[in-house]
Parts: sequence; C-alpha cells; structure tokens
Amino acid sequence: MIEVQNLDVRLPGFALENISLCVPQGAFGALIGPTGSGKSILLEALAGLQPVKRGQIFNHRGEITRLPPERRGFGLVYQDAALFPHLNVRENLLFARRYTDLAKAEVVREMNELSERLGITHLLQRDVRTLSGGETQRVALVRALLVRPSVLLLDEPLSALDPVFREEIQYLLQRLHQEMGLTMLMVTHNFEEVVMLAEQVAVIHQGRFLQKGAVQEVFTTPRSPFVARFVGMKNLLAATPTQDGVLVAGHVVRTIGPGRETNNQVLGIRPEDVLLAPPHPGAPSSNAYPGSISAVTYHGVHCAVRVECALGEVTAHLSPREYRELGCSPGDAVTVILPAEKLCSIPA
Ligand SMILES: Nc1ncnc2c1ncn2[C@@H]1O[C@H](COP(=O)(O)OP(=O)(O)OP(=O)(O)O)[C@@H](O)[C@H]1O
Repeated sequence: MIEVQNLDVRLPGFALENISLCVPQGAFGALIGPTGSGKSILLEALAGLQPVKRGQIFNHRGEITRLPPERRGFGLVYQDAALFPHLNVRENLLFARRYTDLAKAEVVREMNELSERLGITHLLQRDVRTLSGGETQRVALVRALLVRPSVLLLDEPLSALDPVFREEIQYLLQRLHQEMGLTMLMVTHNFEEVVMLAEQVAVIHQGRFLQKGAVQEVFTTPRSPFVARFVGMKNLLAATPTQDGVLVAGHVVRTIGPGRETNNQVLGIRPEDVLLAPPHPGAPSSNAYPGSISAVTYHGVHCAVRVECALGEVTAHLSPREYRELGCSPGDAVTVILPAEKLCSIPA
C-alpha cells in the first residue's frame, strides 16, 4: 500500500500542495491531470527523487518520507523506460541488483522467471537500442519488478506506444495487477486507460488534487466543470434549479439525486449515456427533445453524434451498429433523450 498525508513539494516556479491519497494493498490507483499539473513530480516525490517540504509518506511497513529511494520498496517505470543504452537487456536487468540485498544467483533466477512471465527471455542478449516500444516497456517492467517492489509507480508507461503495443502492455499491467496482487499507481492522460485498469483515481491540476475517489464515482459525478471536461463528460449545459429538476435554456430537465442547492449549475451527462431515437411524432417522453444531427465523427469503437436541440448542442457516443440502426444522417431530425438517472448537477 501507499499512503500520503498533506504532502507539499516546493520547486522554483512550481509547488505540489496538500496532497493526500491512499492506494490500499493490491489496489490500482490512477493519477490524471493536464500537462504540467505535477503528476511526475508527485511520483518522483513518492519514489524519493524529489525533496518533500511537508507531509508524510507511508508504505505497508510504516513511514518512509525521509528514506532513500532504494529503501522505499517502490519500483518506478518511466514513459521512455529510461534503459541504459550502453548495456544490453540482461545487463540492464541485473543493474537492478544494486538496489537489493539478494545474492546474484537469486537475482538471476528471479530475472529468468520474470523474463519468462513477461515474454522477454528471447531478448536478454539484445542491444536495448534495437527493441520495439512494447519490448522496451516489458524490459522496463521486469527491471522494476526485480527489486520486488511493494508498489509499482508507473509514469505514463503507455503514452509512447502505438495502439497495438499500448493494448499489449495494458493487458500485461492488468495481468500483473491481478495475478501478483501488486499495488500500482499510474500516471496517464488517457481516461479510457483509467476505466480499464484502475479502481481509484485522483485528478490533479496546478499541483493540487481537485477530486479523488472510485473511478465510476469521479467519472459520473465530477465536482467541477474542469474535472467533468477532463474525464470526458462532454455535455455540460448551464442550468438553474427548479421544483422538478433544473432549467436549461428555458426547458425543465428532470433530474434525480443531489446537487440542486446552488443557483449557478452545470448539468452534465456523459456522451455514452445520451440516447438517440428516431423523431417522435407523439407525446414526448420525459427528458426527450427534438433536434437535428449536426455532425458525425467515427472513432473506431464509437461514433460521436452531435445534435442541435432545444437545450443546445449535445453529443452522444453510439456504437457504429447503434448509429446504423438509428438510420439517420447529418441534417436529419432525431430525438435526444437524457435519462434522469444519468444526469449530474455540478456547481458552476
Ligand atoms: N526539477 C524541476 N524544477 C523546477 N520545476 C520543475 C522541475 N521538474 C518539473 N518542473 C515543473 O513542474 C511542473 C510540473 O511538472 P510535471 O512533470 O510533474 O508535470 P506532469 O503533470 O507530469 O506533466 P506531463 O503530463 O506533461 O508529463 C511543470 O511546470 C514543470 O515545468
């Protein structure tokens, strides 16, 4: 496990302030935030590579705030893997031995076992400069695992990979997490990765946590428009509270749940929760609005369908099959349905 209490890190021109988080033993936490928000600095502070001004860091044994990096029991994997170019794969891996008290024979045994498990045995004698992106990240993972870390800190380990390698390493991380019960904390820009891999997520901006919690909770009930946009809640409509829900562009939208107390609100709904139906000639159902399709873009697994309706512009993500079955094209009339249970009122 890893626990952080009220951590401050001060650098010339940048500060991390009042960071608290807990990734329980065997859990997978994710750290997301815009570029320059302090994600890497935080991982480096946890790993002992940045001085801490205030606050405490704990692993499963106790406080480690002032311990040197090699005594924290954390493995760190960087985006670019940071392998030594003048050493081959085997030499890069054995370099990890520097940080353990194990005998060399034991390190070699573990190296062989992990290499087998992560599928790099055939690469051990290779010059690291000849490895593909996916192979490089596998080697970096074996190197980090060789120190028998209690926590693996991953700094955007997938961002430099093309989609094929990305999927391969995502799968590998998932397996490592599940089969070895490893505690992980991963920095990423990609919220789909968060949904796939993590249970807990924290959103950081300008060195501070804006929100943290279970992935589903943060993604469906963001507490600010900034977090909402950052986690892919594309539909954010200015709203004011009324008796039965909220008023958006003069129309009552029925909502369920908390968040009606502030006057200045944003009504949010994730694009995958918006429903589209053929134009409805009869009595409209609840939260259904006539509109017309303004644009459709294809993103492989889903189509983003933009609709102009009485509430403003709303984006729906449909599977290509759902879009085909809708039988509509740009310019066609369509009904937008916003299920009340999927709507989220966010203080503006
Ligand atoms: N050694 C340093 N001294 C002073 N400032 C630094 C140092 N390292 C990083 N910074 C600054 O701290 C801020 C946070 O950097 P950090 O690398 O943690 O961002 P990040 O959230 O990981 O960004 P990205 O997503 O682009 O990798 C940036 O403004 C960066 O320029």
